[in-house]
Amino acid sequence: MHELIDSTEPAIGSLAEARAAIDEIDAALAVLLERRTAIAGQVQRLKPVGGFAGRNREREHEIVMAMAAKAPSLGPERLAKIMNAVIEAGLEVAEQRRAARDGS
Ligand SMILES: C=C(O[C@@H]1C=C(C(=O)O)C=C[C@H]1O)C(=O)O
Repeated sequence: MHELIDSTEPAIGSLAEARAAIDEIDAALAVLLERRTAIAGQVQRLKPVGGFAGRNREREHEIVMAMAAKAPSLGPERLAKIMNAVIEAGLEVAEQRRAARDGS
């Protein structure tokens, strides 16, 4: 994982090499997204009001700003779009699971 988050990219000599590097990063992102979804789902069960109804835009803004400090090329506006999709996907999964549990 260290080489995946090291911003000093090694020289990439070919398209195949570049795509292999992207595939490796996307595989790591998928694992992290799966983990994030699981934890965000647990948060929904801990909150008095979970799911979309308990959405907390202030917390989401804090997440985006913290990420923007680490990803300056993307910046807050693009990260907000990315994280909005990630957060909504997590809330959808949590709501689906709750419906399956409640049998509704
Ligand atoms: C996980 C939470 O619930 C929602 C989902 C969030 C997320 O996926 O990061 C952030 C804020 C809330 O809209 C939370 O309140 O912390």
